[in-house]
Amino acid sequence: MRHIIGSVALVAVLAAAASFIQNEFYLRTLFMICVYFLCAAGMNVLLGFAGQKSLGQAGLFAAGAYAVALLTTRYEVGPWIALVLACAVSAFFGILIAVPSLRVRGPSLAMVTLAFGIVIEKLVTEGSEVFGGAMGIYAIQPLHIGGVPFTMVQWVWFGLLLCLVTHLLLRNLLRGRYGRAFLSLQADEIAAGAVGVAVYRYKVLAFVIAAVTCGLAGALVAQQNQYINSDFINFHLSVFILLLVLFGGSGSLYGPLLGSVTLVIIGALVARWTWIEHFVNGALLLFALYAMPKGLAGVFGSLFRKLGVGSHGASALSPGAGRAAPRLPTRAVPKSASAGLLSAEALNKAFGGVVPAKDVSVLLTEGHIHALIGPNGAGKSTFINMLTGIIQPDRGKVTFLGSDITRQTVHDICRHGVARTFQNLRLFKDLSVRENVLLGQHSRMRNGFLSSLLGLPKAWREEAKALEKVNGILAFTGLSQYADAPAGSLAYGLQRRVELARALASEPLLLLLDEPAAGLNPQETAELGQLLVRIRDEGITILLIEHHMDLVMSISDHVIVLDYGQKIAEGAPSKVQADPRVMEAYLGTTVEAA
Ligand SMILES: Nc1ncnc2c1ncn2[C@@H]1O[C@H](COP(=O)(O)OP(=O)(O)OP(=O)(O)O)[C@@H](O)[C@H]1O
Repeated sequence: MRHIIGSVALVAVLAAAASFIQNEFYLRTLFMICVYFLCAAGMNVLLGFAGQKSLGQAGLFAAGAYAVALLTTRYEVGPWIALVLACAVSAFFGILIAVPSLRVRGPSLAMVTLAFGIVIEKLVTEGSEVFGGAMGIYAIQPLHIGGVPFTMVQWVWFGLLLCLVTHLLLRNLLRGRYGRAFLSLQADEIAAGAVGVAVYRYKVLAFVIAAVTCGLAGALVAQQNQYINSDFINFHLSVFILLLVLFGGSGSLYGPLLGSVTLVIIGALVARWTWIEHFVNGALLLFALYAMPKGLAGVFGSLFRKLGVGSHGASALSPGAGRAAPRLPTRAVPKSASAGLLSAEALNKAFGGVVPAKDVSVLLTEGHIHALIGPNGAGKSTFINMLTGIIQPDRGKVTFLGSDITRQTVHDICRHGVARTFQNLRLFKDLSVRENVLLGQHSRMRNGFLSSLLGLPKAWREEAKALEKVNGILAFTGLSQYADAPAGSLAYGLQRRVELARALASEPLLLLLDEPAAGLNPQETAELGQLLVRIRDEGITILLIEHHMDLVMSISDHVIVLDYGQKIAEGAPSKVQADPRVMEAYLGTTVEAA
């Protein structure tokens, strides 16, 4: 509430101040700050949170601007309705530009979006019949109240109102489940899927948010000028929108505000020397990249921390760590689990000539610790990658609680109740331990997009419930004291435990652990063994890949042995230990020769 009151008060003061300003240039500068804030706020979701680099925002600005232009001049649609429709048109283009992101990443994605921007630029320049080319489209209907067009002061008021609403809505969205999901995409898409984040859906959503705010900004400019032509739409605009975010502070809720205020004012100061404008923007971009990797928001943030202003670390959502009793949230085990929790039937996988899975069949029984062992390269990780949807088997079937999950997506399998850790840690290293574990709760939270965006009580209740469960998991795994530390700053053994806690947070029925003791010292390995037994005792079935034979033999109820992609033995630990084929696989020779 404090933030909302503060934001409303700031906007009210600015709006009141604007009504005393007579100078048209100053009012227009204020209006352009609002316009660019809108562009930057959406771009910040896309770049700063979801980590998707777009160089084609000018195309989305054009979509909004030309949509209102054509709707109000050709089809006589009222200006207010045209403004809403322009947002819808931009959202459509947002989806269009998001499609390549499903296949390409990083610099390649930036190139694709750049191409999109260039295509739109060419379209509006060359398509003079529809878009008017360099001549542009005149007589665009401005917004009005009771038939009287907005005055410049009213444009500023309306711009400020839109900025306030956009800021508050995006703040609601980004500080909860959706913000964490976007950040997880930026950090590691495979890990994001494994904690239940629908990777492609969230990418498209981030593109659509950036498209709608950018299209809205374009529509406002077109309606305020009552004119738009192809000169507005160029590559410099895309770069400028990128610069607003990088200079202000990518990934910060205040970055777009700082970026748009600073850069529009600098732009206004050098406006009389147009030749210098691009040079200044280029220099600022370089300066931001080299000297302020976290932008102005980062600089102010560290300044405030040095001065001891504001709290650092624990968010408003984080009550005292370790308050909850050490227990695990678990979901009820369905009756069908008694017939076997998961069954893999004749799974096959080949990578060219390498065959890491050859007719592997396994039945995992509820409430047991199963161990999957075998020499290096036997196909153990490939096997659990097939169970969790990261690799599709060539043939065979995986059934979990009676449902066929063979071709399901990684996040859907997580939703069913299968969680995992990775052989090579896949933590969200820049996020705190608590945020990592909260991400594990993603698939268990029920607040949708609208309730999160509007900050409805349901969304906050879900957040509070998730936080309570997470505090319980942190206490259970002995991580409470590290809750606010960035996960990447912890010692290796603790990072492994954070990954385990994150998997537990999805309240799994089946936990797949890929070499959880790798890199741990003997003391940590023994503690891990005790922790796994406690997890099993909470009712969670475990499948453990491990090379540590002492650990495997001391805690497992059932051991499965793979060699060259084939199952060569399974049964109780003592039986497997005595199996001649297992000894042969491990010793590389016959028992007699050994
Ligand atoms: N994506 C891939 N492309 C090509 N080959 C692969 C791929 N993934 C695994 N392999 C190969 O399949 C074989 C089995 O690998 P896998 O990682 O499943 O074995 P593992 O039993 O887990 O080994 P380790 O104990 O060393 O982790 C190896 O020869 C590996 O090189």
